[in-house]
Formats: sequence, C-alpha cells, structure tokens
Amino acid sequence: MARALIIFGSTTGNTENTAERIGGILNAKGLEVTVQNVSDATPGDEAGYDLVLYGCSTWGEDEIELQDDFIDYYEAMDKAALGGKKVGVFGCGDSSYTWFCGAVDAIEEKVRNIGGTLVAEGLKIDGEPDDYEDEIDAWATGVAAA
Ligand SMILES: Cc1cc2nc3c(=O)[nH]c(=O)nc-3n(C[C@H](O)[C@H](O)[C@H](O)COP(=O)(O)O)c2cc1C
Repeated sequence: MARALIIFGSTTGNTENTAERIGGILNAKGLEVTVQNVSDATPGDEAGYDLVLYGCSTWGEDEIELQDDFIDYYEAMDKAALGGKKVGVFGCGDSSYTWFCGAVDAIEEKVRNIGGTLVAEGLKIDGEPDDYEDEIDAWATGVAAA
C-alpha cells in the first residue's frame, strides 16, 4: 500500500482541518496516511513515504511569512528526503493580503530546489476551508492518482 505523509503548520486550525480532510480522501483512495503537525516533524521524516504533502498558512504584512511553527522546518528542509517522491503543497490564506498564500509558493520553490517532484499545482484556499470542500476533495483525489 502506498504511504502518504501530510505535514501541516496552522495557527487557527484552518490548514489543520484542510490537512485532515485531505488525509481522509487519500485514505478512502487506499493510501496509508500519516497527518503530522510540523511542530512534531523533522526534515528526514519523509523517508519511507511515496507521497509527501505540505500544508502551511501565510502570515505577515510587508513580506511573506510562513506560519510560525513551519519556519524552523522550512529553514532545515534541505535535509528533507524528497528525491524521487511525489510532493504537493496546500495552504489557507486571504486574498486581501498582498501575497495571497505566499507560503505555498515559497514551499513549492523549496521543493523544486531540493529535488522533489510537484504532482499538482499548489492548492490555495481563500478564507474558510469549509467553503472549499469540493476544491479540496478534487485536489486530494488528483494527488492520490498522480
Ligand atoms: C496578521 C495576519 C496576517 C496575514 N497575512 C496573510 C498573507 O500575507 N497572505 C495570506 O494569504 N493570508 C494572510 N493572512 C490570512 C491567514 O493566512 C488565514 O487566516 C488562514 O486561514 C490562517 O490559517 P491557519 O488557521 O491554518 O493558520 C493573514 C492573517 C492575519 C491575521
């Protein structure tokens, strides 16, 4: 059975809820899924997984800021074992800010730089994830089949 790891950073719970929803879809598609808070994750944990998904919300006014808990992980991501792995990135944000879901773009760039293969365009959620259930389910279904 293919194994998927979902690592999320979330301050108010939106990206966490999205991670759990994506995990449920992947599970229903037959993948063995681990959903992990980035606070409990270390780059290198990706070893042994076929699919790795990163979820991170965006904070900050004057520049892109990753969700607080994700910053240390991001800085150490060069040690992530992504070679040959399928990777996807998602996150919650608010399009009234200059850098809408900038964390998704920043993590995708990092993934490309360290040899991961992005299998879907980043999923950017504008506002409440409850309003994006169809988009979330479609994205998760796509990465499960990638
Ligand atoms: C002070 C502040 C700054 C924010 N900055 C951004 C931003 O630059 N870009 C963006 O897309 N969303 C921004 N947001 C919106 C959050 O990312 C959004 O509320 C998100 O749903 C939070 O997700 P989380 O609960 O998973 O942390 C900001 C929100 C606050 C309160």
